[in-house]
Amino acid sequence: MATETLTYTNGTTTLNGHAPPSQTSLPPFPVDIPTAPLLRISLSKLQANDTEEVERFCHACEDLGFFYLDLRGPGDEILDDANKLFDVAEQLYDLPLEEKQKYDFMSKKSYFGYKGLGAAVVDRKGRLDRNEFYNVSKDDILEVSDPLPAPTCLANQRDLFKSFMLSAHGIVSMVLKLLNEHLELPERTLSKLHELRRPSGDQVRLIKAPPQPKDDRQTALGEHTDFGSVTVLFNRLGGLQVLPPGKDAEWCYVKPLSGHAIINLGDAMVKFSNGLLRSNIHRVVSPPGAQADHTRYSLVYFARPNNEVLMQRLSGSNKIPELDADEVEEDINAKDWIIRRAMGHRVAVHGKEHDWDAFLGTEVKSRRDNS
Ligand SMILES: O=C(O)CCC(=O)C(=O)O
Ligand SMILES: [Fe+2]
Repeated sequence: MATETLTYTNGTTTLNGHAPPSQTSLPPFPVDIPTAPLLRISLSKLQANDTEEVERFCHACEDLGFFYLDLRGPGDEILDDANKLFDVAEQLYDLPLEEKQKYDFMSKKSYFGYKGLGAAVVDRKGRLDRNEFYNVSKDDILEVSDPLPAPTCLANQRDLFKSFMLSAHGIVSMVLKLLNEHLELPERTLSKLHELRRPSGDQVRLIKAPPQPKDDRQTALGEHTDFGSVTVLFNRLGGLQVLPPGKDAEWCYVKPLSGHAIINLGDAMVKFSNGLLRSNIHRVVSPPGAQADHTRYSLVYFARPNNEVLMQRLSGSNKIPELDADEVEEDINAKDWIIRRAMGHRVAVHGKEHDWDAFLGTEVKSRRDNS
């Protein structure tokens, strides 16, 4: 197995959101690999309500359900915080396993805290995942709920998590405002379902996927749609793949771009818009080419509806398609939806060979395969 050579220990602030010097030590994303056609959308243009940019944004939300958001300029602060959190992730994962396991709260039916390597299955065959992750609750950091126990390297960084969460939620609020207008919903409908200071499953996730042996490279994180509303993702190495819509679609890598976040929509937006907006299936595999020999860290903010919000079509818009005549939506709120999705493939809860389909979200709709 390859040795780990990444060092993001300097905690440097960055100039105009450019990558810190340590990132230059990573091999580049290979030039000869096909990549997913994500649009590059500019945060500053969206903030200025640039008509053409808003149209491109709406197209991305209906079509791929994924886009790059160029944060340089107005998003320098979150880029800076993201760089610091990549350092925190390294410190966290360097802790002894027994220490990390103290913060695995699965026995309390909580998906916050630590998930060890191989704790979930990635496919119907019962193969195990190849990553560790740690979920930090927004409600904990913003004192909406009682604090969870946390290792010192995280407990010492509450201000950094708070700053990152506030910026990420700010991006999400802008996305929701634009989609509210696009869907012609009554004013603030979506924002009222995502109030920062009310309980929700919003979380930051720090992920580590170690390099895999050359002769045994498998899926690190199984295919899924995200469970909530809007995801803000920071990647340095490749490995993320999306499955574009349509019957004959093939998995494509998403190439990380410095100074950009990858934004994608989750199940809630599909439910609210009855499929007008799209939540794309994605997964994580070994990074391509020479990048495969490096440890892959990634950083995510998952925004989710407030706990009591129903995962159903919203009323009040003429643009959102009607339900089918005989269709009855499941009566489930966001809290229970997230728990079902987050715990669904955990080996300790449901075993290795469980009913995969019982824990799906909006994957079938995401395929847009009408054949
Ligand atoms: O690590 C990544 O690039 C994506 C992670 C992801 O899809 C998730 O945690 O839901
Ligand atoms: Fe995801």
